[in-house]
Amino acid sequence: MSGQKQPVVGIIGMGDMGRMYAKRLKAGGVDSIYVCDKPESYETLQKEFEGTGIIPLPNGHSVSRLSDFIIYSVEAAALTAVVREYGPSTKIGAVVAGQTSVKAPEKEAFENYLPEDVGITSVHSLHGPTVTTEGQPLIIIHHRGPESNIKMVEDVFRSFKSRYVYLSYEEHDEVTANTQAVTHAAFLSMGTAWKNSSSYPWETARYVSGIEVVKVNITLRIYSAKWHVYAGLALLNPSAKIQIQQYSKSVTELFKLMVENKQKELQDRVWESREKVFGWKKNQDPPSSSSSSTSSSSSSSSENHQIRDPILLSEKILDEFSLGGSSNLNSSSSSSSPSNEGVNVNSSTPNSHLSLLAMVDCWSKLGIRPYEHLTVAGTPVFMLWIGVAEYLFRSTSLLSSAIQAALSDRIHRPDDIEFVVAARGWSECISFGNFDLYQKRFEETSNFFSPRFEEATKLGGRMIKAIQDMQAGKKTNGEPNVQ
Ligand SMILES: NC(=O)C1=CN([C@@H]2O[C@H](COP(=O)(O)OP(=O)(O)OC[C@H]3O[C@@H](n4cnc5c(N)ncnc54)[C@H](OP(=O)(O)O)[C@@H]3O)[C@@H](O)[C@H]2O)C=CC1
Ligand SMILES: O=C(O)C(=O)Cc1ccc(O)cc1
Repeated sequence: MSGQKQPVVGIIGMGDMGRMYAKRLKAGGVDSIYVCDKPESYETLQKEFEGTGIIPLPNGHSVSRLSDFIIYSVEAAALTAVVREYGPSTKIGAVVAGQTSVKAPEKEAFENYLPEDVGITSVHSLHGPTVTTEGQPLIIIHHRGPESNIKMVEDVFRSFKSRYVYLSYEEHDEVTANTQAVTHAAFLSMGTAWKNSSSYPWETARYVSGIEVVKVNITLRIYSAKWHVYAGLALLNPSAKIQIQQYSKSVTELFKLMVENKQKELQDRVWESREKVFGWKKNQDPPSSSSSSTSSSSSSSSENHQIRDPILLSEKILDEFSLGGSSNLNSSSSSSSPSNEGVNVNSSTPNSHLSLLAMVDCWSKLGIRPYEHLTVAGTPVFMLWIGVAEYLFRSTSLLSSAIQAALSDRIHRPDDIEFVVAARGWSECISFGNFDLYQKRFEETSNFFSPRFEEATKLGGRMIKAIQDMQAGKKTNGEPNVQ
């Protein structure tokens, strides 16, 4: 950012994301950064940032008065009140952004409470605070003001080396409902199902291998994070309820076909969803080489068009990140891996993978094109979730054995029941739009898993990096990309 006159950057909300932004922007060459949190945190911030060149101020009024580019980085549910309070103090001609994960309330608050002479060019980094910014999507939403403001925002974030994605406010919420909100619903449900079975998946004398590793690590990663981030993007996004309801409907309907032993209906439905989402014909394995592009169609396979290379997760790489510990790593590898949501099972028995059958069914029913979304605005979590779905659906033999297990296996049935109940519970909770209920559900499960958070977040970070490097065709040294 050297050479030209730099904009003064202001950050309101010094939580995980605000701090990450302040530190990275400073390291990336932004000269003047003013920050604040709630007034009661002023002194602590002053001590913490002494000598760093990041300047804490008492409140959002001071930050807004002095800064040319102001980023609100507060809880989604608090944003309206915070903008109502500080927005009127915004410097004439400044540009305002929000880091908020859901944009409908942000748009309304900015339109209602920012002075007319203030531009709105918002942002959203599609990753958590501990993941590297490099190569990750950074959504830029230019909503109001001169076009030159876009260049100013791009320049401010240049050092992040993120991939800029340009969307409108509405496009943002639609794409993140399809990617983040519904994906989180699946992982939240897995966690609740495990908790209600009083079972730690890595402790049940079984080999947590292959795609189960992703399920366990990402579930723990989500439950170790702040509940309000997930609550905000699910409860306040107008599109998210529909997606999450469809997911729970897909889970329930597939489960009913399983218990009614309706073999043909279940098979037809699963194979149809495979063709619609991935474009692969029934009984045909796609070519195994990574150069084969994955197709996606929202209506029929004849409309398929090439989207991007498949993810091609390998059991080998995933097994390196098993939370089970080396003592568990001696079973046979698993096209017949252990339970999906399940507990107390023998590693060699195939299971229904109900969470994944339902995910692909949900994408199919809603006409969601996961690979397209991934290309535009995928998060690391979404990439892994597509990766495991692709892994199961790619192989006709794996998918057939999952369908067979869904119909005939009784060992995993209790786990599947827990999963159905959990998915319905999360969907209902989100449809009520009640933050307190969400927090209670989230914290009950997160308390259950908390003893393993430290290990799981490190392992999950390394797993995400290894798979992203694999995707980028880079060789990984196994070091985490977490700071
Ligand atoms: N964490 C993530 O993975 C990501 C989060 N986001 C979004 O970024 C935003 C921030 O998230 P995150 O940093 O994780 O959350 P945090 O809870 O860590 O940070 C929010 C901060 O804002 C502070 N705050 C609340 N009210 C005010 C106020 N009136 N004035 C100044 N500061 C205030 C909070 O204080 P207090 O704690 O006292 O309430 C807290 O320190 C959210 O909207 C989230 O959706 C976006 C991408 C990723
Ligand atoms: O990748 C995910 O889905 C995450 O869970 C991390 C995350 C959370 C909130 C965001 O707004 C962006 C990324």
